[in-house]
Amino acid sequence: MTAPSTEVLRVTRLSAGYGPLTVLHDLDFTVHAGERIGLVGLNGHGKSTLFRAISGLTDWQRGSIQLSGHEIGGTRSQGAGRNTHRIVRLGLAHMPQGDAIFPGLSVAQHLDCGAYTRQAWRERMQRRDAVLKIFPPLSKLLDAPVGKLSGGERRMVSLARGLMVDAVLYLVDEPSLGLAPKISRGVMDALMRVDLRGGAMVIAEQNMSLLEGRCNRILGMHAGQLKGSA
Ligand SMILES: Nc1ncnc2c1ncn2[C@@H]1O[C@H](COP(=O)(O)OP(=O)(O)OP(=O)(O)O)[C@@H](O)[C@H]1O
Repeated sequence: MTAPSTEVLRVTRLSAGYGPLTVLHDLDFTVHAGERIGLVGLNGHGKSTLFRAISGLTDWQRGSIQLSGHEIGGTRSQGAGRNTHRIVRLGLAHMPQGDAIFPGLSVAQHLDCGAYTRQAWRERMQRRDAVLKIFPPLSKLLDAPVGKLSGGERRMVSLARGLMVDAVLYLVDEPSLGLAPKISRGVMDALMRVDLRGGAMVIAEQNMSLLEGRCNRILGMHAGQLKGSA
């Protein structure tokens, strides 16, 4: 697979952490349009923190993060979440680790929640049809409260909600976490069906075998630094 050359994300000398803890150390990372990148690493080495720094959700960060050419990092502490809504409007979709669902809301309501930008809200019915093609089992569950679904179905809801916007960059944090191997493979195959339309996807995983053969590149995260050609 050849990687196209348009840059979706350019991270330069990024350090980030929580209070006195520095998790990411001077990290460089570039993502091109059309790429699916796998990020592997053991627990606690900083995969989620990289995603949170891109989303503006770490306590502090230093260095540059450019999303489609817009600077979203800055050089000083921004305060967790202060700019996240702006970053989302610039085209970021972050599917966090754990499902972050609302047990009493239905599948359809979760999908509507994901249509966060004005354009996505206007197009939410078409977007819903598109995500239901990616996750067909959800079609029959639209009115079901998400708290009653199986673990695999909840994961599909959580990912489908993230796909309700036409993002330039999808960050997917451990989609297989807590799922049986067969269901994990199904979820990963579904993510491969997402039409990136000039955007890109980064998938953090502990299970390397789920990324192999599915991603254009696989990078290793170790002690807050990326190994491989970042
Ligand atoms: N909100 C937080 N406050 C303080 N420390 C945190 C916070 N979130 C993560 N950490 C710490 O940052 C380090 C990196 O955690 P991170 O979640 O980024 O790792 P990870 O590679 O994604 O692993 P995991 O699969 O467990 O999420 C760990 O030492 C963790 O304890």
